[in-house]
Amino acid sequence: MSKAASTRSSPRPGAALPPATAATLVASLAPLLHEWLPRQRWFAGKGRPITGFAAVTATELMPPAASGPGPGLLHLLVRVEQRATPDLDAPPVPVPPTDDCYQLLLGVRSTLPPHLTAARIGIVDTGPLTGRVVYEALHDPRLADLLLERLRSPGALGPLRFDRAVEIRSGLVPRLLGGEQSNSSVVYGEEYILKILRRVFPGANPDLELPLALAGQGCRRVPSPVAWFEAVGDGGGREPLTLGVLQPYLQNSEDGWQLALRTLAAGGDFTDEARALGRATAEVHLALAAALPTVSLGPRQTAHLAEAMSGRLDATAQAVPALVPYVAGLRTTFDALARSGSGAAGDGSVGRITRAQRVHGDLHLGQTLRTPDGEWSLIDFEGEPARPLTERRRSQPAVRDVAGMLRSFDYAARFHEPWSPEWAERCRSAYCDGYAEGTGTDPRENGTLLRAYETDKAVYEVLYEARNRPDWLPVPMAAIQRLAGRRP
Ligand SMILES: Nc1ncnc2c1ncn2[C@@H]1O[C@H](COP(=O)(O)OP(=O)(O)O)[C@@H](O)[C@H]1O
Ligand SMILES: O=P(O)(O)O[C@H]1O[C@H](CO)[C@@H](O[C@H]2O[C@H](CO)[C@@H](O)[C@H](O)[C@H]2O)[C@H](O)[C@H]1O
Repeated sequence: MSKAASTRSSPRPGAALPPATAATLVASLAPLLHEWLPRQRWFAGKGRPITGFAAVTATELMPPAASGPGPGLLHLLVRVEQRATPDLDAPPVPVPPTDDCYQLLLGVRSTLPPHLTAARIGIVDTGPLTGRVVYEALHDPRLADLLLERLRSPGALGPLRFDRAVEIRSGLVPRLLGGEQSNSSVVYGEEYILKILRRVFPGANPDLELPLALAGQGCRRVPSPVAWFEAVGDGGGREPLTLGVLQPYLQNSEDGWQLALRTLAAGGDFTDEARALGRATAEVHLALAAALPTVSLGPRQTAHLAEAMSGRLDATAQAVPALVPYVAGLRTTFDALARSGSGAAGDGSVGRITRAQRVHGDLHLGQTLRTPDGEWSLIDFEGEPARPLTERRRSQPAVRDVAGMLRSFDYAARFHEPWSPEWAERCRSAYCDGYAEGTGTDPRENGTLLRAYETDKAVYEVLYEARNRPDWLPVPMAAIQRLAGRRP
């Protein structure tokens, strides 16, 4: 018998807790969450004071044992209220107040066995769980297995709804991934990977919506969802919140970022891979355009697009002063885009009508996986995490993803010592060639749009790095200088 099978707990009927009980429970956990939450890699509100917690839903996936060592599994959706960063300690970037909703999976035990010490959150000292120890449930193989068991049997449990596309094997040993993630992922028996979304929003999450649509088109460039779960009804308001997606795990694959850095370090050529990535992106774009509505962008919409980019530039320059000297130079690119729809850009894009469709939205080398047989897959269709869900789900020119990948080759070349701009240029060119082979349209033909998206992405990266990895800020800043017409 496998280890997981021997420790597996078949799901007992759990239950949603009534709102008053959920509120008491979350209030009793608040002191522990206050300390623990900001330390989590996936917590998006780092550096801003937490002013309160509010229970959205609380569900016992497994009720804690009244006595004895058996663990309980609590599923919580919690609203985390945070103040704006006060101006005085604002650096690097001021952020307005928020009340984001987070998904928590908590284990509850009387005592914590030594192998779970690292997962400990703390001992509850008030309310219904007084004296119990709560911990991060995904570290506990027994509880991670219970979650898979829930996904194996579709149906509702209080506000939670579990669905699956195919039969799922049981008894697979779970392993929590430890990398730098915006969410949390558990690999089951090297066969499946479950992504638990942490900051959750009402409305279809593109990380489920797009892979499902691609699966419907028979597109094999994206792992097809095997099962998923959502919060519905009172818990999620009128629109469901996507909470987790189970996919096939691509064993022994390597992500494009690691492979590119490894190749650079060895002085190797990456153009064949870049071309193959271009073709893979093209396949995904064609399938998305076939599966979901597309729209045309005429002069007015193109001008709006340029205006939005310009607005993001201004907002970012306010937040990151290092950008200010480049604003005028960068703006010329957005102005050219605004004129291009009416044929006044001077680049041959006379009165161009651009097709817009659903796209990946945050495509970079780290979102690509190469399997041992040399095939590329794209993952993580959530879009840019900082943008609102409605914006992420909008139809957009496919060239946006192309621009994202072009930026990524630039990042890889900058990351490597000595800096190798020629390496980046060769990859960028090969990627566009591959994309043109796959779609029949060369993204470089609409140079104004491509440059505008590359500029918009570099501006986004300036904000992203200022907030998350200030040491990396020079990487997008070097691109900003180039795109603003000033050589670094
Ligand atoms: N289907 C898959 N097969 C193999 N590894 C995967 C798969 N999906 C994701 N991963 C791994 O998990 C990591 C995190 O996944 P990702 O969807 O990017 O999560 P996040 O949004 O939290 O960053 C990826 O960088 C990759 O290494
Ligand atoms: O992977 P996520 O969806 O969390 O995307 C965010 O983080 C990315 C970094 O992990 C960030 O990407 C930037 O850095 C990459 C190298 O680490 C580089 O390849 C990308 O081109 C660059 O944009 C991404 O922007 C952000 O949304």
